[in-house]
Amino acid sequence: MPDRTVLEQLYGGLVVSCQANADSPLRDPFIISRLALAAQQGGAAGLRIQGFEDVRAVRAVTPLPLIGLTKTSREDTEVYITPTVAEAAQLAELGADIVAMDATRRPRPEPLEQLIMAVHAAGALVMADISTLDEAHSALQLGADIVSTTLSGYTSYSPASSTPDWALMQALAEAGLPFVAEGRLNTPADAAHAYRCGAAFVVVGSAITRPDVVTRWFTEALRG
Ligand SMILES: CC(=O)N[C@H](C=O)[C@@H](O)[C@H](O)[C@H](O)COP(=O)(O)O
Repeated sequence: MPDRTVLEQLYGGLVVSCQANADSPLRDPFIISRLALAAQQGGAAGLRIQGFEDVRAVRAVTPLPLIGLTKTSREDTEVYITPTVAEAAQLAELGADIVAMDATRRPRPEPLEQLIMAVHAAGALVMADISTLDEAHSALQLGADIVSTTLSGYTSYSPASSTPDWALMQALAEAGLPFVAEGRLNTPADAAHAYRCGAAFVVVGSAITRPDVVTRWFTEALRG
C-alpha cells in the first residue's frame, strides 16, 4: 500500500491550485512552475496541478506534496477530472503524490475502483473529488484516501452557489469522514472557517493563481 505520510504533511495546511485554462495568457508549464514556487514561498503545504506537462514542470522544481489531475473534455461523459485509468496512472508515474479524480455518481468511461487500484499500484494516493455526502461515502468505500468538496456546484444535482458549500463540509464533518475543503474559498477567512468546520486541509485556486478571474471580481464590483 502507498505511504500515507504525505497526507499528514498536508493536514492543517494550505494547498494552492496552480492551473491555467487553454485560453489563459498564463498557459505555459514554466509559468505554472513559477506560480508553484511563489505559493511555496508564501508557505503552501502542497500544490494541485493540472495536466502532464505542468505536473512534470512543477515536480522538477519543488519537493512539496503534489496533487495531480487531468482535465479532459469528452463527448461520452460529463466527467472531466482524470476520467481514465491511463491518465491516473501516468500522473502518478510523473511524480504526483496524490491523484485527484472525479468521484461523482455521473456516468463515467471507466469504473472508479479501477482508477483507484491503478493509482495505488503506482504508489500514490487518491483524492476523490465529490459533490455530495453520498458520493463521499461511496468513494471512501471504494478505497479513496480522502475526499474533496471540489465538485459541489458543478454537478446538476448539487447546489449552485457563489460561496463555498459550508453545508456539505458540515455534513462530512458530522459523518466523521476525512475531507478537504475546496471550491470558491476566495478569502483567508473562508479558508480558516473551512478548517474550523473540520477540513483536514484546504485547497485554494482562483483567488491566488487566476489573476484574470480576480480582476473580473474587481471590474464587476466597480460596474455595480
Ligand atoms: C470544478 C473544477 O473543475 N475545479 C478545478 C479542480 O481542480 C479547478 O478549476 C479549481 O480551480 C479548484 O478546484 C480550486 O477551486 P477555486 O478555484 O474555486 O479555489
